[in-house]
Amino acid sequence: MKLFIYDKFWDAFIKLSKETQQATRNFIEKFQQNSKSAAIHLESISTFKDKTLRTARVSQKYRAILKEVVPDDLYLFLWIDNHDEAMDWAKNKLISWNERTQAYQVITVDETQVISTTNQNAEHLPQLFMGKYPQSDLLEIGVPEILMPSVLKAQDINDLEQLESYLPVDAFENLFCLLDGGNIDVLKTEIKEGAVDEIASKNNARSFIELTDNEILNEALQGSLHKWKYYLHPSQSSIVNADYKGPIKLSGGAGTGKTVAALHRLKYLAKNKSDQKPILFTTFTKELSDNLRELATALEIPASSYEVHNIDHLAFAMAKEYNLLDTATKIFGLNTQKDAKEIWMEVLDDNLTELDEGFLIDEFEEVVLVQNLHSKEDYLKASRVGRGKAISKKQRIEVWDLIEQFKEKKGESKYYYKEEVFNLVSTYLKDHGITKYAHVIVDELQDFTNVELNYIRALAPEGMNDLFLVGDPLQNIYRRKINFSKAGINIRGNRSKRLRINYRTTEEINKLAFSLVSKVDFDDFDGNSEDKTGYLSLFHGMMPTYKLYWNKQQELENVTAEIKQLLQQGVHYEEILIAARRKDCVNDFRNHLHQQNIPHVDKKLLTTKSEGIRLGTFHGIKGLEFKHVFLVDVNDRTLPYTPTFIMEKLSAEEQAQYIKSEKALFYVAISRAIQKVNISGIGAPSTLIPTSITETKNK
Ligand SMILES: Nc1ncnc2c1ncn2[C@@H]1O[C@H](COP(=O)(O)OP(=O)(O)OP(=O)(O)O)[C@@H](O)[C@H]1O
Repeated sequence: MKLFIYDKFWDAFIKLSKETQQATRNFIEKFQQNSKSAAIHLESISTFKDKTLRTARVSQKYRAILKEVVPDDLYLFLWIDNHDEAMDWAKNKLISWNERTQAYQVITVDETQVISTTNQNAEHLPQLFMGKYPQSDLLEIGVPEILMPSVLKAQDINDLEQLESYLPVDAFENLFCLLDGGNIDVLKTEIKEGAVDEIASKNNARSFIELTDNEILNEALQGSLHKWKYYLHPSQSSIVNADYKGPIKLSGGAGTGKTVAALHRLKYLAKNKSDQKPILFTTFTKELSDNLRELATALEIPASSYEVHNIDHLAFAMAKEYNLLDTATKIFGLNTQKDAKEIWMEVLDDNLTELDEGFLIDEFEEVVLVQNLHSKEDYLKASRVGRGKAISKKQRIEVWDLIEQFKEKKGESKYYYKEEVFNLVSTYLKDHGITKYAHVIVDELQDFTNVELNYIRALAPEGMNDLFLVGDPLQNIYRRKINFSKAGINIRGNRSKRLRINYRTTEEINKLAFSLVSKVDFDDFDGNSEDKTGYLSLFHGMMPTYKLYWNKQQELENVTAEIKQLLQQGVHYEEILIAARRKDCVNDFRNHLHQQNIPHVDKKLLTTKSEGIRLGTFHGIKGLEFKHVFLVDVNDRTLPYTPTFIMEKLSAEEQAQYIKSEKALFYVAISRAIQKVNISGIGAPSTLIPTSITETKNK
């Protein structure tokens, strides 16, 4: 007998009392020992649409719903609830095996929705799908035959959204993607990729996994169920569980499970790699690295098979290991008294030139450092794409002479750019033929620059499963420029994939977050526009709110009152975040919470175990998630945040880039929320937030 568990079963399970959860576990054990035992009370119910569904008695009040697949001796464990609610859940469900997708689909049917083709007069109306796609294609992307008439009748997004609770998840998400401009051939290919291995197919494993041990049950009983360890979206498992003759890029919007995919990739490589070298798993900050280490442990990946380092730490450790830096070395921005601009000013004092320090700083940082150039000859040949105005050969020679003087002055004080340290190590590795790693996984790639990408390339030689690069171009809040081709990394064709389904947040929050960036063009890390079609969350919840208060005090008091209410309802401190664009506003809230004796934490938000409301700036909450998010101090001056002291220094193009990164920043901030986003501020509303959710509060 085989027992498969439906992923949504756990949503019902976690709502049960501890006692009923324990009874459920005992029931499952009994069922596994003997599904035919009289104690199970397996019954078929004549009023159920699906005649293969059975109820089983878990306790006097509670019933489990199962599907019985007789010749295969297979059971699908679907739902659990009080007797009446369980019956209600099951009565209109059809659980059917889709031969095309090789997956069980959970379909809801009722007479009002399922309209027979003979009754409809639909061809006279402008439909979304009819006439645009052959029915055979719609069937191939998972639309069940029984719901085809209703799908063909859909005329707009509202009709499709009404069908959401009837359609199986895969069909709904694919139809939504089509409506959003997605390509049906791509969807068909994705479905085919996941439709291998029958019941163990990737398409089926999205929602149904076999219960082979008690691990998932124990986790659920302890209140720490991590579904991401067991159920993967087919787009996650297809990319993770495969071998590639070279680098892979995985992109996707916030909360689409990129980090989860990277962790499963680590697991796959740890299990299948043939070399002795550890796998490198790296990201930008130390805190994110610490978190990745914890998650990799939770996934039970043997610790000896990998190393987790934040990229700076690794480069500096290697520079030390190979004696590449003097002990007196100082890094700009970390421990230097002067900045690069001051040194450039000294160079310009000694020279008669029309070039200004702004141009020279950018030329050095964006051309010389990014391409790791060391000689006049290399600089004369170097690409200056993206640097705006072309310069003549004579000017290039002049620039290089000035750069040499800058490097000399900088060298006298032993000042380095951080990027130079990366370059030093990259060059050393290449010159000495050292390959530290065979496989590197990178998370939060959008925070990297090409200098770091060159370094990653130098760490692992080209080869099988060499690089797995994960990031979201839409979350590029530091205006980093990254280009794979320039780093000699080829991810064209089917080595570039994108995740679309948001597992973190509700569709209401997803829609608001996405509205900030949907019309903005983002580079896909390789010189093209990032595809943004089909981003979707498959669960629903409360609408976000935007409340405008009369003054700061009113905002402080109201936000705190709402937080107190949540705490009274049993929400834990660490599930609540207050975040703002500006640090001083975060401080105002910290002081207010302090006065109110509400514990709060504003450091190491990802890894701290301390009790307290989480507080941070929008920049500081990347990669995190919280049930309730309060985004405060949001108005026409802070979203986008465009103070004169910043804007006056920027050219028109830089201003446009800056505003784009402000939108990306707010996208990041909103998309941290799991259940509810509460936006607030004082003054005039930000025009980037829809008026439909804006409420002005009186005095
Ligand atoms: N297959 C899955 N099943 C259940 N939950 C999942 C799955 N994949 C991801 N999640 C959950 O969704 C949330 C977001 O996942 P993750 O952090 O991997 O997304 P991300 O794309 O890296 O997000 P961001 O770019 O915003 O940091 C997490 O709570 C994670 O546990």
